[in-house]
Amino acid sequence: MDTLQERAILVGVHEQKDEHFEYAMEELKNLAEALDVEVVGEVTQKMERRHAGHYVGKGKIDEIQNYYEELDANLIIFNDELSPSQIRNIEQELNCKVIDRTMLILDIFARRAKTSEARMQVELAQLHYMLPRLVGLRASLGRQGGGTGGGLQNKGAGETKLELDRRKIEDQIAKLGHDLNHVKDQRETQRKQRKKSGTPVVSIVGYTNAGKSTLMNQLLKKMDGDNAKQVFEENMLFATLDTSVRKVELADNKEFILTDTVGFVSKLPHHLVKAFRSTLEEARDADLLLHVVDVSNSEHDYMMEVTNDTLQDVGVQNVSTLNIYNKADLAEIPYPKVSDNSIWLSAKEGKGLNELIELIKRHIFGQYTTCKLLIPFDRGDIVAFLNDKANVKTTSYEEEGTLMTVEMNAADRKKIEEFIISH
Ligand SMILES: Nc1nc2c(ncn2[C@@H]2O[C@H](COP(=O)(O)OP(=O)(O)OP(=O)(O)O)[C@@H](O)[C@H]2O)c(=O)[nH]1
Ligand SMILES: [Mg+2]
Repeated sequence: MDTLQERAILVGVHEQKDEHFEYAMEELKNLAEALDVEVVGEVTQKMERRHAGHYVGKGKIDEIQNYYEELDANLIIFNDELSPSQIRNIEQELNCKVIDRTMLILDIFARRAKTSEARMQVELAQLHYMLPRLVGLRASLGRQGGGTGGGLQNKGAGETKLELDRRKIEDQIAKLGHDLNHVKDQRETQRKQRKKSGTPVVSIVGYTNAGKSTLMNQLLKKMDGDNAKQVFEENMLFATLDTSVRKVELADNKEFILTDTVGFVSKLPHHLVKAFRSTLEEARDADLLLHVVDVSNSEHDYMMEVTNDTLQDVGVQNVSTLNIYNKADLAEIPYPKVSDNSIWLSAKEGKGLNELIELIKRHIFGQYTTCKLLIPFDRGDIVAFLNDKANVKTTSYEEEGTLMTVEMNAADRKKIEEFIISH
C-alpha cells in the first residue's frame, strides 16, 4: 500500500484548571511520532472548558484551517477524546482527516499487540470507540491518508473488513467479549494455582517508558546470568502490551514470581482500560508492587499520580508498594539510595539491584519463620525437600536422625509440621 507521509497539526485546549497541559501536548507529539507521523504545527487555546460542539472556540476553527493549508498538513490530531458530535462538526467545518488522542493510543496499541489476547483486547476497545462515531469516522477515514486511522488500517479491525457496518461491529464485539472471557478464565486458573503454591508474587507497574521491562530483565539476569529469558525493552511508548511472568530464585532457596505488564499514560482511553482490565488486574493479587518511575522526567510526580489513579480504577488497592525511582543516572541524585519504601537506582546500569532485592525480600518473606526439625534417617525425602525449598541454616546428624534449623514459608512449613521439635 502506498502510504503517504502524514503531516499533522496538533490541537489542544488548555483548560484553566489543567496544570499539565504543556506536558500533555508534548506527550501527544511523542504518541504521534510513535506512529511515524510528522508533527508540523500546533494550535492551542486557553478556555475555561472545552467547547461542547467543536472542542475549540468557533474562531479557532478558521485559524486551524489556515494553518492546515499553509503548512501543507494532511491530518489534525486533537489532544482529548472527541465526542461523536464534535468529530462530526469538526469534520464538516474543516473538511480534512481528524483523529483524537484516543485513536492515536488505540492505533499504537494495535501495532504493538503481539499475543492473541492483547490483539483481541485492542480490537474490542477500537470497536467500542467506533460504534457511536460511525458517521464522522466514515467521512474521515474515507479520505486519503497515511498509516493512522484509528486502527482501521491495521491488522485486527482492519483485516476483518468491517466496513463500518454497525451490525457487524456489534456481532464482533459480542464474539470478542466471549473469547476474552475464555482467556480470562484460563488466566484466573493459573493465578489460583500460583496462589496455592504459596510463592509470593511481585508485580512491576508504572508509566510507559519508565524502565519496567529493563528492571525485570536486570533482575532476571542477576539470578540466572545470561541464560535468563528476557522480555522486550525499547525506547518507545508502549513497548510492552502483555504480561510476562517469570520465576526468580534467590540463593537461599527463596523464590518469588515477578511480572511485567503494560504501562500507563495520561488520559488512557476508558475503553482501553476496560478491555485490558484483566491484564491490569493481575497486579491486584500481587503481594508487592514495584512502582517504577522515571525520576529523570520533570513530570514524574504527575506520572505517579496517573499510575496510581489507573491502578485504583481497575481495583488494585491496598497492595504494599515500593517506589522505584529509576533512571537516577540521568538525574542529579545520588544513587543507589534506600529510604523506607523508596529506592533510587539505575536499572540500565544495574546499580542498586542488590539493595532492591534486599528490600523486596524484607517485604515478601516477612512471614518466613525459623524452626528446628528432627528427621528420621528413613525420611531422606524430607531432607531433600528442605534442601530444595527452604533456607537451611544448620544440619547435624544425631542418633535419632538429622537435626536441621531451617527458615521457610508457611505453606512449606505445613507440609513438614510433624517433624518440628522447636521454634
Ligand atoms: N538512562 C537510563 N535509561 C534507562 C534506565 N532504565 C531504562 N532505561 C531506558 O528507557 C527505555 C524504556 O525502557 P523499558 O524498560 O522498555 O520501559 P517500560 O517501562 O517497560 O516501557 P513500556 O513497556 O513501553 O511501558 C529504554 O530505552 C531503556 O534503555 C535507566 O536506569 N537509565
Ligand atoms: Mg515494557
